[in-house]
Amino acid sequence: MNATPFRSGFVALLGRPNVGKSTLLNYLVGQKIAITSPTAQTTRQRLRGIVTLPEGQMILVDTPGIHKPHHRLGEILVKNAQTLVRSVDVVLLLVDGSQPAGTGDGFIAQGLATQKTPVLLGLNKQDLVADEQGERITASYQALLPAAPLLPFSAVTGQGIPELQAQLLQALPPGPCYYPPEMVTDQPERFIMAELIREQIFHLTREEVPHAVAVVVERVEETPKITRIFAAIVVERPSQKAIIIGNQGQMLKTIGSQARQEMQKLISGPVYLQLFVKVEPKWRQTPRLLQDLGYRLES
Ligand SMILES: Nc1nc2c(ncn2[C@@H]2O[C@H](COP(=O)(O)OP(=O)(O)OP(=O)(O)O)[C@@H](O)[C@H]2O)c(=O)[nH]1
Repeated sequence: MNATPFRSGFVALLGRPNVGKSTLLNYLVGQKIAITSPTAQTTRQRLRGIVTLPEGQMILVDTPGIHKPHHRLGEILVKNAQTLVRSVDVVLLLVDGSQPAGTGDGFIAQGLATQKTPVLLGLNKQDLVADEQGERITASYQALLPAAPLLPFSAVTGQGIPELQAQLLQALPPGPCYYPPEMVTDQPERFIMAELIREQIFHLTREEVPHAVAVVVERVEETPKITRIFAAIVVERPSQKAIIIGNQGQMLKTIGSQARQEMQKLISGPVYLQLFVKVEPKWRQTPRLLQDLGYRLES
């Protein structure tokens, strides 16, 4: 008789912007499906990463970092996180464990304290913690959610990840394999391709520019030799368009060539990438444009 049942279920990855949610997701699924950057608020859309083990299947839901909203796009992101918490089996609240808890972590912990969903507290970035700081930092997080188990780890070095994975699995109920074992994400390749372009814009441009950008893959043509991808970069102002294009088109060229290399890894084949830049004034405040660009309230 098999004493340990197969477990499965949904885990929400929540946390302030920049705590390493996307980095952890990529580490756990073993492939780059979520884009990352040193700039906060890179992730905008919910993305599922699927981890299938002999003992069970975890469906990890990456979310945009939670912060107090400043515009309509920000409000949609926070509301979606609240809806998500009610629909998952367990919440992994991620924090930057290299620094003591801040007001942003308190804001999220308060929201979670009123929910019934169990919470695990993941202390990321342990590779940056000096021995003498560890205890003080840990205590500051434990005070936010006294009942939550604390799991220190690093999404870059992998330390502590086996324990984290085992605890997450234990928190899930017995259940079926929801997705085929070889599947690592629920998002279509087109979405990940658009994200790979946005990631380069985060790496290569500054201040408000990456936050004012949306990317839409408009057409994909697959031939036996090469995959041709045509994508639009949408910005809010002509000045942002000028930055994205750069002097003699140099910036757009660099964005394109770096994104193309990432896309080639994703599809394991040669890619031709053509980028256009479009101005849509105030797309972040305009419901119709938000919807056209794929941002909507999730149920
Ligand atoms: N040293 C170190 N850096 C990390 C670790 N995990 C993530 N980072 C870095 O932290 C930055 C933010 O990581 P992301 O994974 O993009 O963070 P996120 O929480 O998804 O961010 P948002 O999309 O803004 O919500 C990146 O520069 C990562 O390389 C870690 O364990 N150690």
